Amino acid sequence: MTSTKFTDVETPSAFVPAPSSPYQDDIARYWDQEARPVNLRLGDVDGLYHHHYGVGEVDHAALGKVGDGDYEQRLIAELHRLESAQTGVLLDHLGDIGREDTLVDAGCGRGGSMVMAHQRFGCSVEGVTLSAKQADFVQQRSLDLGIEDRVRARVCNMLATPFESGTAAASWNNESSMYVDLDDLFAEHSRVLRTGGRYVTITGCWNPRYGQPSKWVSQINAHFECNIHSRREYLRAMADNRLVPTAVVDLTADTLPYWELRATSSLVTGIEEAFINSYKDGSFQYLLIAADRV
Ligand SMILES: C[S@@+](CC[C@H](N)C(=O)[O-])C[C@H]1O[C@@H](n2cnc3c(N)ncnc32)[C@H](O)[C@@H]1O
Ligand SMILES: CC(C)=CCC/C(C)=C/COP(=O)(O)OP(=O)(O)O
Ligand SMILES: [Mg+2]
Repeated sequence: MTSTKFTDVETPSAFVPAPSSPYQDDIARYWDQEARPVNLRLGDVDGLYHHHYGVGEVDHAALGKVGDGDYEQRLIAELHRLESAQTGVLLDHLGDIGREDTLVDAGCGRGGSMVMAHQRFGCSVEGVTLSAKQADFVQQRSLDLGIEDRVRARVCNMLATPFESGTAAASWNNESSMYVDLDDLFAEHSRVLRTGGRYVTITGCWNPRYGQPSKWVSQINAHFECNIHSRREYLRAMADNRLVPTAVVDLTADTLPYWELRATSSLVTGIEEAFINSYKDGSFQYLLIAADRV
C-alpha cells in the first residue's frame, strides 16, 4: 500500500489549546518533540501511526531469519502488525457501533486507533491530545485519506472535553490514562458517554499483589514522565463513576513477544528491559478493561 510519509510534515494547528496545568504543559511539550524512529518508521509501513505497544504471537514465517535480505524492514513490519493487532483487540470490545455513532479517543496520539475505528465501523471519531503537533498530524492524515469530516483531533485536556453530555456511543484510552487522575478521567468519560455506552482502556498498571510500584515501574514512569496507576485504582475509580466492568483481560503474556522481538531490533529506545522484567516478575500488568456506562 502506498501512503504519504508523515515523518516530516509541518502544518499549522487547527485548534485553540485548552487551559492546562504546568504538568500538562510538560506533557504537551514532550509529545510535540517526540519523533522516535520506533514510532515513525513503524507508522510509515501503512500510514497508521501508533503510540502504543503490540500483542500477539510473532509470525516467524513472515519475519524470516536474521541476516536475510530486508530482515530489518520485515522486523519493523512485524512490530507494526502487532501494534495494529493491539488496536484490533480494543475495537473488538467496543460493542455494536454503527455508522451514525460518534466515538471519543482520549489521548489520541497520531490517530492510528481512530482511523482503524472509522475503517471498521464507518463511524465518526473525535480525538483529544495535549500536543498540537499530534492534532495537526491526525488532521493531515485524515485529509490524506479523505475522511476529515469523520476523524478529527483537537488540542484539549481529556478531563474537560467540549463534547455534549450523553452523546458518545463508546470512548477509550489507549495507553493514555497514566497521565491523569483516574477519578477525574472516569467522571469525564461517564459524562460524555450515553447510558449503555461502552468504555475501554488498554493500559499498563502496577499489580497490587506485588505490593507497591517496583523499580521497573518507577523507571517506566521516569522514562515517559507519567504516573502508572494500580489495577485496584482502575477498578475503584470506575465503580465510583458509573462504569461497570464487562471484561478485564490480562494481556501481559500476549505483549511479551512484542517486547522480546523489539529488544532485538535496531530501533530499541532503552526501555525494553524495564517492560520485560516487570512483566516477568509480576509487578506490572498489561490490561484491557471494558466497562458499561450505567
Ligand atoms: C502514549 S500516547 C498514546 C496515543 C494513542 N492513544 C495511541 O494509542 O497511539 C499518550 C497520549 O496521551 C495524551 N495525553 C496525555 N495527557 C492528556 C490529557 N490530559 N489530555 C489529553 N491528552 C492527553 C498525549 O498527548 C498523547 O497523545
Ligand atoms: C504501557 C505504558 C505504561 C505506557 C506508557 C505510555 C506510553 C508512552 C506508551 C507508548 O508510547 P510510544 O509508542 O510513543 O513509546 P515508544 O517510543 O517506547 O514506542
Ligand atoms: Mg511506540
